[in-house]
Amino acid sequence: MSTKDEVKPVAHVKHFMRELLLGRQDPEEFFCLSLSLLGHQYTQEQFLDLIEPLAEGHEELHTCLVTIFLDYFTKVQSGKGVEEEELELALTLSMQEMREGELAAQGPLSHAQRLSYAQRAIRGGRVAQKNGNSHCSRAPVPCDMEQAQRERCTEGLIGKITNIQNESVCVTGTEVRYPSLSRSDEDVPVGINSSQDEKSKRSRRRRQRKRQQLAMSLSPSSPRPVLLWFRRDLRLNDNPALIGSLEVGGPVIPVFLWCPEEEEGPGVTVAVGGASKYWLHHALLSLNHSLERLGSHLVTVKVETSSQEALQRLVTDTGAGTLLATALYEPWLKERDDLVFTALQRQGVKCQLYHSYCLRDPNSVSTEGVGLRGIGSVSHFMSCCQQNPGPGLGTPVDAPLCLPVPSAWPQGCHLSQLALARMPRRKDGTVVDWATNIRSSWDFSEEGAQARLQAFLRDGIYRYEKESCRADAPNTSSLSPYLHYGQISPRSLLSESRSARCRPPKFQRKLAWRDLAYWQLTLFPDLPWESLRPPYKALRWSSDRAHLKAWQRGRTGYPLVDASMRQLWLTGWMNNYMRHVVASFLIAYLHLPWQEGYRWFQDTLVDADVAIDAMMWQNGGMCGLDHWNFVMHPVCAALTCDPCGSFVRKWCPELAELPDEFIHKPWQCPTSLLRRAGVVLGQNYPERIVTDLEERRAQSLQDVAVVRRQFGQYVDRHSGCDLIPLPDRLVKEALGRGDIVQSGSRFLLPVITRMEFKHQAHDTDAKSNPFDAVLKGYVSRKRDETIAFLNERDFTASVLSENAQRRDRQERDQRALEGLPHPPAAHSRARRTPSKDIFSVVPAGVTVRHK
Ligand SMILES: Cc1cc2nc3c(=O)[nH]c(=O)nc-3n(C[C@H](O)[C@H](O)[C@H](O)COP(=O)(O)OP(=O)(O)OC[C@H]3O[C@@H](n4cnc5c(N)ncnc54)[C@H](O)[C@@H]3O)c2cc1C
Repeated sequence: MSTKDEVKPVAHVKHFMRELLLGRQDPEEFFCLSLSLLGHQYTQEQFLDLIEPLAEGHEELHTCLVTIFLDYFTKVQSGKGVEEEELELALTLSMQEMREGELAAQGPLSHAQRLSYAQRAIRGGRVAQKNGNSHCSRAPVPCDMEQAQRERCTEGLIGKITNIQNESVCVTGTEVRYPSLSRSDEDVPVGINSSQDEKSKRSRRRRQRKRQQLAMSLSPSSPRPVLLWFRRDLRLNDNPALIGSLEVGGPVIPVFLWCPEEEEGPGVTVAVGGASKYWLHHALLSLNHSLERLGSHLVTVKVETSSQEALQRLVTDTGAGTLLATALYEPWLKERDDLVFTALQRQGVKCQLYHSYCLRDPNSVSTEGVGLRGIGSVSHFMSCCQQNPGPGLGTPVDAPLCLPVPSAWPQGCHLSQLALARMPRRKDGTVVDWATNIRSSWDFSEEGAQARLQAFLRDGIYRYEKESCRADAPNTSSLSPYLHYGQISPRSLLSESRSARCRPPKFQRKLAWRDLAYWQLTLFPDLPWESLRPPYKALRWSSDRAHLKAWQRGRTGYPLVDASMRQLWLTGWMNNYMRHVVASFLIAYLHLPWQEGYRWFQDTLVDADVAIDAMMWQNGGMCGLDHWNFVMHPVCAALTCDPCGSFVRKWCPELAELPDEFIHKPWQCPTSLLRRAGVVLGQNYPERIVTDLEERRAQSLQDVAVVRRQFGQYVDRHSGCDLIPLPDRLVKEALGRGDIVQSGSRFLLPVITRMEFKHQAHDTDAKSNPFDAVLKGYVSRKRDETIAFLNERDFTASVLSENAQRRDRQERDQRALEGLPHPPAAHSRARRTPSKDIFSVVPAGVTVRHK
């Protein structure tokens, strides 16, 4: 290296030395970096001088670095096996200690004196190496090996070698031969501290990997590095992009770019809200630890201008020839990715996207052969997937054992600089740590996801089919935040659940719901902010901020709603049934717009997911593709999901002493009982913010009737179904099939519509509502089962009914054609809605005239 060439790498090494002193790097990493930057020979000659300043004031660090240095140059070079190296290192150190022991008699050794032994040893080695004497490149071995051995064992000098203490070590002059060094992991002699042994094995494996990687990075024929762009696939297991990066063959540079503006898209999605950001911070931290175990690390970059520019800079800095990532499906992120990939490809970089975020790439789902009837329901979506199968899921792949690292790492920033977990400060400077409970409720790591999955497979999955609605028992998987950040792949989740002892079709269907949400978002990019059904955009909503705040903070006076909202605030999560309860309450009883609920969920859920959240709130807000054909009553629902009130007692402790009978309706509790339970309504627990639920519901129905009348062109006159404008992609698939009709320049599609709305459209003056959507809760076991069944059906009830009716019709027509008598009436299972439902058939098409 010429002096000019030396300056830059040495400056880098000094920079990394500062990082080391700040504790941001460990000594082994620092050594590896120095080796990569300075090259082999220069490191061998200058490293000890470079770290000399640490000898004063940072003795331990200095000793550690010298040990690593010795370890590398005296042992790896001689081409020995790792265990052999460990033992030799141990011997060298024990020799050093012995000498120190000898010298101790002459007075205590200074730090510099202690190190000088090691330095002399290595320098001696270097001279010997130059002379071509490879044996001498190792530090001299003490003559009295037995004594050294004894000292090691009695003083426990180096835990790593305790597992060979019972084996014979044969010493011949300066040569040491070892008996069977290729132990299997199970081969640990009795009486040995296994955790210490495990630790030593782990560190040994880590070092071995680092050395392999170093060797790789030093090879002049190394291929160009691969940039592995982590986004929402923060895992090592079953990560096709990661496996793909290994297949390329070059060193892999894992990067994470943070650009909130790009994540946010059009500016109203709250794509990564507070709780979700907090989760992301920890997920990245944990991914970095996992990568470190592979000898690599995550380069985090705070994007100043655009991801495209940041990646182009990374390519220039590292000479990377390939960029790999897992595909994301939010339309604005896909657009960003397309731009990035085009720009990099122009720069000569190979780019590839892998599909593992969903079970099915939503852009590949087609309605071909299925049609559009029932669109929005999971059954319709599954039919589309079955009819038009994708490339096949394949089997999950394990995490790799090591990652090849580059010879030089690009500059990243510290994770904290992304400000993902920054907490607000009070005026007095103290921190408002709103995440205490979130921290104690979750293990944010990939291992945490695996642990949850295993716990669910052991236990919850057996109750999932019938009791996933229970708020008072952990019967669901709670894997949503891990799925959102890709800490577990849906493919491995599906595969694990399939191998469970009980068959959980309902659980597997949930993964289809997840894919359905992403399909909907690709079809309707406005999903997170604009109602899909045009008339509902004009719906009269309340603007009562006090009601909204009460709902957000869990102070509505309805214990089930409050307990759920408090659980959400404190832990960042609530189960699916409760999400339905609080959504119904916001929309049907408080008349607040669904977008408020969506935004609050996005900010407070750790699993906040633009696609799923928007789809569910649109459905709950009566304007999505699939109308919820039910409304949850805040008291009746409790009889199903929290019959004994334990959920409410946990999250609303001020009500804990109320008897079961009144726990969900304290306003009906006699004053004496309230007093005894220490509850003062309006003081330590709020009064109800709305009291006449029936009246509020009737008003909501009325408001819907008004807009449906006002925008009659979007209501099918025959069936009463809502009509929505069809996205271009679906138009192409549907043209010529009669699913849709052209109206002016537009195509309108009839969609699943709530029974009571259809009834209203037909019978505008009707006072009665035979299709009342309010769900009544049930207490008895039998009724619980019925409601679980109905809940399952609610989402798809009308679609299933349509399918059944269509089949019946076809069969009848067929028999008529063949001159056969009518088939006997089918004995179907009881439904909540009357069987004579004239509104349940979604018509094949309708013509709407535009004025
Ligand atoms: C108003 C509302 C808003 C919602 N917002 C979100 C959200 O932002 N993020 C989110 O992940 N889920 C959302 N859901 C769906 C569902 O409530 C959660 O996925 C579920 O409660 C997570 O718990 P779990 O992992 O124990 O689910 P499980 O019942 O164990 O299901 C396993 C997985 O399937 C998926 N899943 C389950 N239910 C649905 C569903 N209805 N739609 C799509 N995917 C589903 C999730 O990824 C879930 O982790 C919302 C539901 C409602 C009613």
